[in-house]
Amino acid sequence: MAMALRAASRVLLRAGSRLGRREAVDGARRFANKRVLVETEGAAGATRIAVMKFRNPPVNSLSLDFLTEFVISLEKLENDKSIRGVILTSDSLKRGNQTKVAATEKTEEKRATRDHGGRLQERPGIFSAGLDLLEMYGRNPAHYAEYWKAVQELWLRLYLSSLTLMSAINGASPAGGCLLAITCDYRIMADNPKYTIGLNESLLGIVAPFWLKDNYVNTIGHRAAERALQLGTLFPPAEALKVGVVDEVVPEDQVHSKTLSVMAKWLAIPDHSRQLTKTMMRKATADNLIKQREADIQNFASFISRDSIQKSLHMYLEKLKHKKG
Ligand SMILES: CCCCCC/C=C\CC(=O)SCCNC(=O)CCNC(=O)[C@H](O)C(C)(C)COP(=O)(O)OP(=O)(O)OC[C@H]1O[C@@H](n2cnc3c(N)ncnc32)[C@H](O)[C@@H]1OP(=O)(O)O
Repeated sequence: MAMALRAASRVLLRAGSRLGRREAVDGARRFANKRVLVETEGAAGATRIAVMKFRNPPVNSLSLDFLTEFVISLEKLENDKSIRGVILTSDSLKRGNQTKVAATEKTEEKRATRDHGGRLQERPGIFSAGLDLLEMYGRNPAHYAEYWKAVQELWLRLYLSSLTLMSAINGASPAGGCLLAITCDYRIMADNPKYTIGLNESLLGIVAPFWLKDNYVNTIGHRAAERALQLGTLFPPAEALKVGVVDEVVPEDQVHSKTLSVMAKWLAIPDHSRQLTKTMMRKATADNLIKQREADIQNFASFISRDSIQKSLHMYLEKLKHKKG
């Protein structure tokens, strides 16, 4: 198992050096794959933190390519001993006077709606729309197995990361988007009622895997998770805070600065004691998946291949397509 993980890491790292490119920008360093931009802050030799920005338009769905690039980026950061904290956030379109970094013109058009006067209005931000439905619909069992292995890998690496992870949730965060957030040590969400977060799988006719359920239970408690999972609840910020899916809600333009200041407090704790504590809290949950990874993959591939599940996904995709006026 350990050997397999090391071999997989080597393959990912080799792919990473092919895919990635490094640039120096105003003293800060950054590297980017196509779908993940990583910027590091802090002087050389000192503790630095990294900001991982998702840029997989139009909705930052967790496609196989995105998952691969994400894991490569995270691995690079884990291997960089000067990095102690990482912030996960979206690089997608923002409103107001913030910049549009990732979008092509076509995507910008897609990410906008027209108001009654025909003017383009930007639509709410998206942290991540979750697993890519097109990876789970209309493919073959081998593809489902490959995809699920990548999903498991991402979750395990995030959940067990020795880094201090924080999410700056600057948009909608359903299902797999919520997964990204709840693997983090701390979550800060923008106070915008249009943004919701939660595990809504039951609304799609699918079921969250046991390890994601466990992660949710560990975050919000058994009773709240039981109710929210059955109902597929997507919580607006105030409710997400109340139930504990997020730790703080702040005005949208303060999400980044607030996350940086909370990160500074966490980084004041000695790494070894914080890391050992994190492992103590999380190891049993992660081990539960590690000891039955292959069975979980087979279970996913056969579940998602069922005609009834494919039909549910088809209906959901059609609903998404036709919701636009
Ligand atoms: C054993 C079984 C285990 C199951 C595993 C369970 C674990 C996790 C499950 C998941 O993560 S499933 C994905 C759940 N995600 C959602 O339900 C979100 C669906 N999307 C939305 O609600 C909205 O798109 C949005 C994120 C709120 C954004 O809304 P907006 O109006 O800005 O954009 P749209 O017009 O709806 O979408 C644009 C474009 O993107 C396509 N799309 C949206 N979400 C996904 C997705 N998750 N995967 C793939 N594609 C997605 C959408 O269909 C549109 O496509 P076009 O019509 O423009 O082609």
